[in-house]
Amino acid sequence: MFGHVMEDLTPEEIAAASQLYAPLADRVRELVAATVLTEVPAPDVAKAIQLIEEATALLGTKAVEGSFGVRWTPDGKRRTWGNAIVGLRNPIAPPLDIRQRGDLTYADVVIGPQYEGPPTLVHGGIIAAMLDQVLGDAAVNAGVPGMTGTLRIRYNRGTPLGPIRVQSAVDRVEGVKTFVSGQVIVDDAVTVEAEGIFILPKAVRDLGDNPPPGILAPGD
Ligand SMILES: CCCCCCCC(=O)SCCNC(=O)CCNC(=O)[C@H](O)C(C)(C)COP(=O)(O)OP(=O)(O)OC[C@H]1O[C@@H](n2cnc3c(N)ncnc32)[C@H](O)[C@@H]1OP(=O)(O)O
Repeated sequence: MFGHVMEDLTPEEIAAASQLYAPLADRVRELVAATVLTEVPAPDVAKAIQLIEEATALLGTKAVEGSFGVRWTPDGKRRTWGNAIVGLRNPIAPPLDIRQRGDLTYADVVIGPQYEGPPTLVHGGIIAAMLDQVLGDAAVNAGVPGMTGTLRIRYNRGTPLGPIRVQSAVDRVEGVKTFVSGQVIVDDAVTVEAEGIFILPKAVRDLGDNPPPGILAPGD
């Protein structure tokens, strides 16, 4: 399917790529936070711009066009390393390390200053994006995956920057629709609640009873 790429890589090659690119994304994530907060003098800012331009040019000498997509290996393992919320190679991603315990899908993450909306609080759109991903992963983990059809969010109170939990669980399944609810939790208090409807798209349904495994699954 469009955006899905098969790569003939061994587990060792994937591990090596992970060790190579995860620190790159980490450093750029730190750079973004430093860019928001720095108060160094103008010449130092100019110097930083020059260094960043050099790094960007270096990385751009060889790069894929468009987006990273979903990369598959012949053993059925896949990587969504470009994903905006969980992507290992994406410095925009907080990133969320999404886990599963029983019926609960959750991620514990520290939200940095680059995600600020109201002063000292997490931007509501960032919260929505994280909930979208974690609710979607709950549908995947329950074996009833889908794309987000509807996502309703209720912001009960501000969510402070810093450590938060984003969690979700499947409520029920009706045909091709999976109903999922979730919360953002800070210090044992729910700051945000969400309800989502995740729909197995017609294009996937048309593939029959045996679509490619994990086609809508979250990435590693
Ligand atoms: C890697 C994945 C991890 C997931 C985390 C990330 C989640 C995302 O960010 S996904 C990106 C954001 N979402 C999108 O881009 C989705 C865009 N929308 C679409 O592709 C389609 O509208 C889609 C797939 C939602 C539904 O299309 P399609 O499969 O053709 O639906 P259709 O056959 O008309 O309807 C199927 C059922 O769903 C219902 N339905 C259709 N659209 C919606 C909707 N938006 N909301 C609620 N219900 C809907 C229909 O009423 C119908 O219900 P019933 O079976 O009871 O009659």
